[in-house]
Amino acid sequence: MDKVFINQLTIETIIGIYDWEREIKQRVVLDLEMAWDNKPAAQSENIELALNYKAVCDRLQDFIGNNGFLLVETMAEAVAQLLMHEFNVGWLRLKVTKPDAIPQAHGVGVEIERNEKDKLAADAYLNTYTAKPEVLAAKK
Ligand SMILES: Nc1nc2c(c(=O)[nH]1)N=C([C@H](O)[C@@H](O)CO)CN2
Repeated sequence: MDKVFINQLTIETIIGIYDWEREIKQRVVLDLEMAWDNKPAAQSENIELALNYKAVCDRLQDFIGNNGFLLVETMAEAVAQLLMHEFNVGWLRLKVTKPDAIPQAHGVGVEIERNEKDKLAADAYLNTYTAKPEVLAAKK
């Protein structure tokens, strides 16, 4: 299986369950593997046929940077759903690390694998994981 990967994508955002975590931005680091047939792009040199990792990074920076998840589990699921819905990714493995959350640890977080069977219906995806107006307002 071919893949496109992104290592150590680092984004600052509000994340966490404690009051103090709602007041500051923290780093989250994403390691991402996405199944993609790379042959069509290789044969044509056409970026439109590739899974454009720059486009994925830009979209995740915007989505995560302007959201305010409580749990890393929720963030990971939301990112997985976004990639399946917006980039047509059929399988992915995602690790979300909070490097600064536990002083005694290099990092803590979750790793998930998702595929077509896990994809939510479009309306459920939009209702569940689009940033809520109050979250967006709190960033201003
Ligand atoms: N499984 C999880 N455990 C914890 C989370 C989490 O998102 N998933 N979050 C916290 C706090 O926000 C922590 O990062 C701050 O120290 C604790 N446990």
